[in-house]
Amino acid sequence: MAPAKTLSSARRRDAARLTRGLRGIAIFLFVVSGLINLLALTGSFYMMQVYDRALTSGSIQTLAALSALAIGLYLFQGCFDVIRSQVLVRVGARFDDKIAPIAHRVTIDMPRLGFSTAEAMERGRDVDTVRSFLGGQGPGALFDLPWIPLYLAFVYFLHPWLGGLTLAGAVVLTMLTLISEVLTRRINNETRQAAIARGAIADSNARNAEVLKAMGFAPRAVARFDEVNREHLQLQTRSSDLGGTFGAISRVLRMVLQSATLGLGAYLTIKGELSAGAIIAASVASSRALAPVDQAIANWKPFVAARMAFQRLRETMTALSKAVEPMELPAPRQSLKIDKITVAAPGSGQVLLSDASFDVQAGKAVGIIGPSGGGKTTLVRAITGIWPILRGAVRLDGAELEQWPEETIGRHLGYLPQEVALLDATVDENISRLAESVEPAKVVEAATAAGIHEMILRLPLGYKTQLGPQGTALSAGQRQRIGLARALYDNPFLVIMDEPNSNLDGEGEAALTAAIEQVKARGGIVLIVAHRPSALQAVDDVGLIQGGKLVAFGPRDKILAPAQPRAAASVSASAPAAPERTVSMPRAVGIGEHSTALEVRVPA
Ligand SMILES: Nc1ncnc2c1ncn2[C@@H]1O[C@H](COP(=O)(O)OP(=O)(O)OP(=O)(O)O)[C@@H](O)[C@H]1O
Repeated sequence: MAPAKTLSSARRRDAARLTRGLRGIAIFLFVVSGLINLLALTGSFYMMQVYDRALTSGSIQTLAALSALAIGLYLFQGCFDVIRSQVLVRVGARFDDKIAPIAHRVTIDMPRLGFSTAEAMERGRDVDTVRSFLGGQGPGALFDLPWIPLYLAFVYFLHPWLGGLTLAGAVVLTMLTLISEVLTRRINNETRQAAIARGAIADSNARNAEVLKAMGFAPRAVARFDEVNREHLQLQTRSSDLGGTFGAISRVLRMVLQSATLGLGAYLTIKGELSAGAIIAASVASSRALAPVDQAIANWKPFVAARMAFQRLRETMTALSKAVEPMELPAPRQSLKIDKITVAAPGSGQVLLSDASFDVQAGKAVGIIGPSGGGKTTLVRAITGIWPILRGAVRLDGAELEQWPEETIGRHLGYLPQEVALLDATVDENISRLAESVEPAKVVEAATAAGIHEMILRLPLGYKTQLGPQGTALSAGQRQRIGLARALYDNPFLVIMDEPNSNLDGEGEAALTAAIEQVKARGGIVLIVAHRPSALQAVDDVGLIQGGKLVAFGPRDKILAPAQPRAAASVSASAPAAPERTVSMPRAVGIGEHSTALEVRVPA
């Protein structure tokens, strides 16, 4: 296992990828914002000069020159504004381009690690949240905030009292922002959780569409969705109410301050301490000084959402951190060793399989049997690396699975899951596991080995037929056989099948047995979970998993026996020479001609 320190530095390194290259851009944007804010003083200067110079002198020429100058400066300000917003949009796009694939990789992994699909999808949207915030009004306001002192200094320079008034306004508005932050943080979090719950129900309803229709409980499913949707809506409304209230308060405050500045300015002018032009200039500058705070409050909700998304992305970036990248190893060719493995469910941490050990040599096939819920799929998930192993190790030719780079070990493994879902892609892309350049010969070889080459040729576009979402364009048996071809693609050393014959007809089962024989003949290993004995014809050894334990493992004929009359079984169980107990296997559903009940002799 990697030392904790190395892993934590790998995590820091991976998290730093989120902000890599952004520092220079942030400095550039800070400087551009400074220029925008400096140029935004144009209005104030213009007012002051018009009132105090052009009007008092009555010179049209002065007015024209001042106006031309102001227009020029406004144009510059506009240009810098465009540059700033375009840079921000591009920063967002670059961020998305760089981070989205990594976030998507984690999103793929989340459901197998115990998170709901809805939560995984939500996390996948974090990149969108950050990108759309960067493309909006919020970041501009944040970059303007540090330049508020520029306006304060300007107003202070006109008259200290006016400076003091504007400063007081800025302090009040900042406090409002902080209060809004405290009040909205919890509610925003709750709103997000409610959105995840709503997404989970929507997802589950969509996946169960056929059952809902057939048994007519779609209205109840909709009612259940409606309930969580309302909860989400209530929280959304409360959160928007809060945002709207603070927004309104800040806008009113700004107007009050603007009038107060005018009033104070007028008072100071009457007292002879300020020119008429300076009143207008101070009013414009103080309102401009407070605009970023006002904008920040208006954009607080997206800002908080983006900040939370960014924090989650930090976790996301480090979720798959590895202290060291594994070195390439030679392809395995000798053995599979299951070395005292204990496996727990990733979500709950509940131990589902403990202390299982067995060895398989190249050229052999092993059948795994046992009652429902015993832990067979758990064993398969551990061997394929889908679930992490709590204790013990799975070794191929002596090396633990983690000692191979992920893609390399994937090439040596063929896996046919219990529920075959195919990708929304063509048949050849599915069989070749989305290979960058599909090698037709290998695809046909795998399809032939799975006995479905002819069936594929009969599809509308043959190997180029699009399978639609989750391969729903095919029957369950066809999906299972394409899944088998995918597992056999490129002759992997270890082929693992979880109930591969649950949807197969007689011809499919014969193809399956032939495929197992083929893997054995080329020196590979097959591990097959089965309820039906017909799938075990070609296996050499059998393991029985029951109650989360491997209770028996040995040669097929020793472990497995055809159903005996009850009397015979009880004789065998009570024979004193070789004490054994007899476990009845559950009868498979929809058994065809191959069906026989199984009894397994377990050493007591
Ligand atoms: N994702 C999961 N989280 C928590 N517990 C799980 C999870 N998947 C399965 N289990 C539990 O683990 C135990 C073993 O399940 P497993 O799927 O390994 O059984 P199995 O032997 O393959 O059964 P079957 O023959 O019905 O497929 C069961 O009690 C089940 O409830």
